Amino acid sequence: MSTSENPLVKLLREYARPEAANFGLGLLALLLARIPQRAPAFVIGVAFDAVLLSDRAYSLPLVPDAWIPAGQVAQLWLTAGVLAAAFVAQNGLDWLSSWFQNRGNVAMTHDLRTDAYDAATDLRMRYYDDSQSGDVMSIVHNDTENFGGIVGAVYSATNRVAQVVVAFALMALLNWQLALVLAVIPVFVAVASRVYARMLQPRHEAVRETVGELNARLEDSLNGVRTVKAFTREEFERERVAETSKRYRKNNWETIRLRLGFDLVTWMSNNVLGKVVFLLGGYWVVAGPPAFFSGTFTAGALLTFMLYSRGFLEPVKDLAVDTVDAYEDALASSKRIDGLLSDPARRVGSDEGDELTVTEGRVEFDDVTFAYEGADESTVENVSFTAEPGELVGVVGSTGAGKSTLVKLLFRFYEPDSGTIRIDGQDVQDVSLRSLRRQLGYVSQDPQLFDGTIAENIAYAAEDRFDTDEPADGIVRAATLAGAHEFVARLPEGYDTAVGERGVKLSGGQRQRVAIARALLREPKLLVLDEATSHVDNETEVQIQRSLESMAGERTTFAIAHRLSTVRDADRILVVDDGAIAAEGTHEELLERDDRYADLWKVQVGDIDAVSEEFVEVSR
Ligand SMILES: Nc1ncnc2c1ncn2[C@@H]1O[C@H](COP(=O)(O)OP(=O)(O)OP(=O)(O)O)[C@@H](O)[C@H]1O
Repeated sequence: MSTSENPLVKLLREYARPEAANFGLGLLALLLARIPQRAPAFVIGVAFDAVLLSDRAYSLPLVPDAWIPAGQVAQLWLTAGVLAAAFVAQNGLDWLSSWFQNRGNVAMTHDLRTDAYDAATDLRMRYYDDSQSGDVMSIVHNDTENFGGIVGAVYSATNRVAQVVVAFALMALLNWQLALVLAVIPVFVAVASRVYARMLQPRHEAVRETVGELNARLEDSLNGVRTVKAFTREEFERERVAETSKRYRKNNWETIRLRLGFDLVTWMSNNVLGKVVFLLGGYWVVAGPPAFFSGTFTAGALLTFMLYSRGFLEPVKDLAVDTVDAYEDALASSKRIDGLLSDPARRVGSDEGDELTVTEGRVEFDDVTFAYEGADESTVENVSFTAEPGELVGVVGSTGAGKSTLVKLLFRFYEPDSGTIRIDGQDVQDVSLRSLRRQLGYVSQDPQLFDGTIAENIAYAAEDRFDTDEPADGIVRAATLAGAHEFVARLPEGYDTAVGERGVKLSGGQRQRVAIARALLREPKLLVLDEATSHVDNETEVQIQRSLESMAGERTTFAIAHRLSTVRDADRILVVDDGAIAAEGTHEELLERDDRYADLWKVQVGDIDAVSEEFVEVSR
């Protein structure tokens, strides 16, 4: 596999680079710390031979012999001093290394998290049609955090490799023949860990996937907690969560079990070989070189050798188990993050394209056809109409006829399969998304409010931040036009009232009015109201309509409505049927034609007997 295909390497190249100084200094301190770390074993060996056994002279590398005191007690003091200095130096350097490593790591993870969030908001609507937002959330949060784990793993791996190399070199200096015997271990472990890594990879991927599933399940269930309670389905939801959690538990346990199994294999092989080396070395000290070995070996040198062998075997085992595990874990997360960052559903950038300039507000649909992905039939079929500047255009039709889809195409939430949508003669496909959406005001069927105050929610539409402590004129004006000012003013905290998550502390009608105010704040050139007044009472609706009419001529407005009275006074009404425009005209013109619109009207004014047989048949 080439490195460019490895998502972990790819992400590290991009996100670790800006933190290179921190990571580099951290690694340097880490490597330097390995020098004093090896000193104690050496000094103890020298002291053992020189002070306790009086076998050789007390001598330390880099320390002139003249500095070595003569008496045994003084030499013991020197040993203790060297040990203390080495301890301070090693721990100080390790502390510094940890400081730089963590500093770089939190910055790197932050950059990746914000980019992943950017990518998530950049994805086209169709991505969210097929994915659960909880799973995307898990990539943005859990996987980026998990990816950060690779830094710790690289550090420990470097530390371990350094320990292994240094320990091996020192052992070889003491007794190269015995060191060669120990070298069997890394070779064996390297081969075994390749097998282990291959077995581990699918397990880590399964764990990351189930973390996403669990997150999605929890989000769905907690978001719908009111429905859960209304239907007393707590038990059912608990079981669904437990079911997903069980899958996570199973995958997690399988990964841990594999790791523990491999841990055992390396631990046993290390231990057995460690004992063999001790026996060989012991025999050598006592009875001279065994078998094909040659040379002399002292008890103190054996002691140092055995101490080094610990610093050799332990890191080899950790490299094989912990480092491989951490690598596979981070790799599984990298795949998910990279998948999100380079998803084909990502937009090419919302600033690309010409700037849309709306001078009059004429909207033309020219033979537009569109089908949702995977759908057999088109939801919008050969739709052509023109909304003249400043017109109020009513869009009516039965449920599922395709009314909302029409306006979603205008916003480019989806791209038409054929045909053209033009605003003042400019094809919306050619203009930048940002400039398009900046000029459009949108109130959806189920408008989303955010946790915060009413003022903050209305000001959400503003590019420049309003000082929401003191509701600005613009906010109050928009709220008044939307018929919201009156109820807001009656609230004890007025515009500073917190609306709760998704606006739950407001009634449906209040939420809609705040959402309309938010859309009006921007003074959009085109306004789309998708069932925006469905939850308000007739009186308030009339009030909102009057406000909108008073602005008529300033902006072209589309109003999708089930309640025909909402669009009765519209300049133009489009009757949508099965994705096509079945009729177009004013209320009076459509009534005169006495077809589908006339039947819908009769139903709504309660003149059921006058409804045509055909309408009753179709409605069945
Ligand atoms: N994201 C989607 N993915 C796939 N199909 C969709 C999606 N959104 C809507 N549809 C389908 O497209 C059709 C038209 O939906 P649309 O929301 O445009 O209807 P509508 O006329 O606005 O209905 P209503 O009056 O009930 O809001 C429906 O059959 C619906 O199932």
